[in-house]
Amino acid sequence: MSEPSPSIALIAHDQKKPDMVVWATRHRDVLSRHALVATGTTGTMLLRELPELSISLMKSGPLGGDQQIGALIVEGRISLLVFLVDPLSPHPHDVDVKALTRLAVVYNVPMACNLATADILIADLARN
Ligand SMILES: O=C(CO)COP(=O)(O)O
Repeated sequence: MSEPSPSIALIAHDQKKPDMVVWATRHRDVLSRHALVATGTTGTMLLRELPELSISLMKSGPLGGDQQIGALIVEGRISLLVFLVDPLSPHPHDVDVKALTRLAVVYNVPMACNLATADILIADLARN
């Protein structure tokens, strides 16, 4: 049986969720051609605005969703991580956030933590 093709992971901290919705709307054509995975609240918000997207929902970040996406990275099932982080607010699950970004580095997964980088990576994906 063949492995499922890798997914794009989408995550945004609360203050960045509006940015994520605007970004995903701008790139909906590219995103609609890929399997997507998101943490619970981010994904639910995206599906409300962009119901045509195919998004697998994990748990909410503070309840383990970041760790679930980290596990997908370890299994080679994430091809791109867009994680719009809010560096100005405290997060109770900061250790999970750090673990996730660390795994993206360990496994050499392209990772965007702000909109400027997310635009560059999605443009590259659209070209290839
Ligand atoms: O907390 C998050 C990332 O650390 C995001 O989780 P939610 O999408 O469930 O808000």
